[in-house]
Amino acid sequence: MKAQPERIDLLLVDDDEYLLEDLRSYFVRQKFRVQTATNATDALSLVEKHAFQVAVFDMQLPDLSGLELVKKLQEADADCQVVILTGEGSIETAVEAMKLGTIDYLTKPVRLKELEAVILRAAETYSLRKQNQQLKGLIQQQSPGNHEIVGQSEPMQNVFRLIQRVGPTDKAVLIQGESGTGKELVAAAIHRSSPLADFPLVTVNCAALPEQLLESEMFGHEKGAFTGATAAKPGLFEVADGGTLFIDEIGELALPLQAKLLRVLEDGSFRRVGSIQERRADVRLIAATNLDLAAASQSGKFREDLYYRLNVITITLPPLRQRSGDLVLLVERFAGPDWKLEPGLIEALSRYDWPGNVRQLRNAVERAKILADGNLLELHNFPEEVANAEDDSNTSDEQPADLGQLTRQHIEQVYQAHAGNKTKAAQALGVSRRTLYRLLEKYEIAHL
Ligand SMILES: Nc1ncnc2c1ncn2[C@@H]1O[C@H](COP(=O)(O)OP(=O)(O)OP(=O)(O)O)[C@@H](O)[C@H]1O
Repeated sequence: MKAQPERIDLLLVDDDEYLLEDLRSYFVRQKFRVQTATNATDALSLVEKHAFQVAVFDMQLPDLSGLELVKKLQEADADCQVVILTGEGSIETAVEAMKLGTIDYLTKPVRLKELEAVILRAAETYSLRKQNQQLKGLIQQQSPGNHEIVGQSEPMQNVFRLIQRVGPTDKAVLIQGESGTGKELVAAAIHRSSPLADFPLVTVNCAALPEQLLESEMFGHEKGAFTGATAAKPGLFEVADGGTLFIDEIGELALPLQAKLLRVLEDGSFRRVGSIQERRADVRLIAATNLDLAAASQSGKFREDLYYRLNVITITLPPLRQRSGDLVLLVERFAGPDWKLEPGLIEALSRYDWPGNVRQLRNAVERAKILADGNLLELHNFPEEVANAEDDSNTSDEQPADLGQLTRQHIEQVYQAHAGNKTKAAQALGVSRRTLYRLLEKYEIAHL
């Protein structure tokens, strides 16, 4: 990962104004974003206002000793990397400063090329530290507390049993279920109960990227493999090596990529885009889909051999409407301990079909919390289609004949209520935009 000067905010501090100007004009020519100060006080006030990746300063400033400045600078911005310049006689102090965490020191007179190399290295350290912090954040997000799967219904108890069985093996797992049923949550639970739990769970969503980008995302590419590939990049299989790769919405994977995936599953080998070099990755695969893969493999949309490889262990998540008893637990969980439920709320909510499953329920509860006056969850603060589900079942004359018709009517109502705004309608239904498109097509609902 090479640091690029145009992305580097550089602070230069020296009381020798001529030297400072030489340094400034050199680094501006090299396209760094440069600010300067001639004393420690000005330098510190710049650091308070602005995030610098690298600060270069002279150890002998008129108003503060070099060591004091290092300390103060680190208090003001712990991420900023410090490089110091010293005269011949003050190397010992420079060594002291290194102990305090400065990244490097150079003795004057400074060779500009050398200083530039040191600054670029310091900027790389800065970005690595940043990335490290992001990864730590990601790992915390994946901690068990945030991912507890709620459910006491019989079908969910079966799911829990299966997770415990398959977790400790290294076998590929296929998770099936409608959108929003918790497939990603189950993938995380399998990963946590596996021996690979200390390694990251790397996720790729096949519906999120067009085919070519997805190929490079999964398998990596070499420099120059396509327009815009300015540097080589490892794919997620390489990133996940030794751990788990979660392939979400695998039913959307294009046929050429299915062939490539089958090969990795068979012998662990693959090639980056634009490369003839065989690479190997030892990855446990968890895949999820909301499509009927068996049907897709019969109709030729999904490779049969890949389906059989993935289908060794399948966990099928039931839709929310089939999890009797779970609704109350989920509503209480999403509401939080400080909230009360209006009497009859759960009965009313269970009359609704929840086509977007737990995700839709979660969104609806969050909305009802925002609209509530006190700490009471009330039905009238739920979306219209949810609150009115009760009325539909009473109007027996107009009641649609079958579930398909009911679903169609519901989707159409929501779509129209949002004036054809697909993003908003998909949110209200708790499904992705792509799923909404599919539903509109399936039920032949005209685009508005
Ligand atoms: N049993 C559950 N207990 C608690 N939260 C749940 C449960 N199931 C789902 N959720 C929550 O519902 C939301 C959707 O879950 P998730 O993303 O795992 O569904 P999904 O099946 O992968 O959806 P999609 O098919 O659209 O990708 C998340 O916020 C998740 O935390």
